[in-house]
Amino acid sequence: MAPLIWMLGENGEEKSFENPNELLPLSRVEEIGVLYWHLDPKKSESEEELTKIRRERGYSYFDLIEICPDKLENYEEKLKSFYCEHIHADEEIRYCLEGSGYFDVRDKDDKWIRIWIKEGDMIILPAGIYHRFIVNSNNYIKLMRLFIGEPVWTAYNRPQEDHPVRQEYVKNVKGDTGFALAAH
Ligand SMILES: CSCCC(=O)C(=O)O
Ligand SMILES: [Fe+2]
Repeated sequence: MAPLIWMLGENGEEKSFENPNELLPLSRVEEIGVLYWHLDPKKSESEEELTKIRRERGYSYFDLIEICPDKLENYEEKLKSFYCEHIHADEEIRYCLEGSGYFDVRDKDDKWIRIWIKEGDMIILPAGIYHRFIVNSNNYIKLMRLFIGEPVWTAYNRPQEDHPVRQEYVKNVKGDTGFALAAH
């Protein structure tokens, strides 16, 4: 089961897809380095699968974050920073346990692609990809955040063309093999 994925408007304004023909295949984000799994947080097999992913990818750290006004301190401020286009020096790994929200990523042509993440979806954004996040109309999402070792959540807001991680990412995206090999 793949997530719903579609293009946003020219200025990245929020936009729902209007008909299923507008939906994009998962490969459109895999080619820019995004990885995706669907697990079912209510099933024990999923726990095993999560453990396997964590072991294989070295995700030793995890915590939980609930994004809603009464559970998240400085909610408005945090939402604003999540929605401000940024990169990280490391992967961003999120597993949705409840609720839903939108992860927006820039494609090769710098256009916004929206990925609608719901319960059971696990997404990995590669280091250096421009992205942002926003809750959808449910206004609630519970996420597991994973990390290799001690977590670093530092966000570098765009522009970051001189950041070495950004430069490495751009090289991978432009190369013929880079992310094609990483995707499964
Ligand atoms: C809290 S999940 C998504 C927001 C984000 O991009 C981030 O935390 O860096
Ligand atoms: Fe981020």
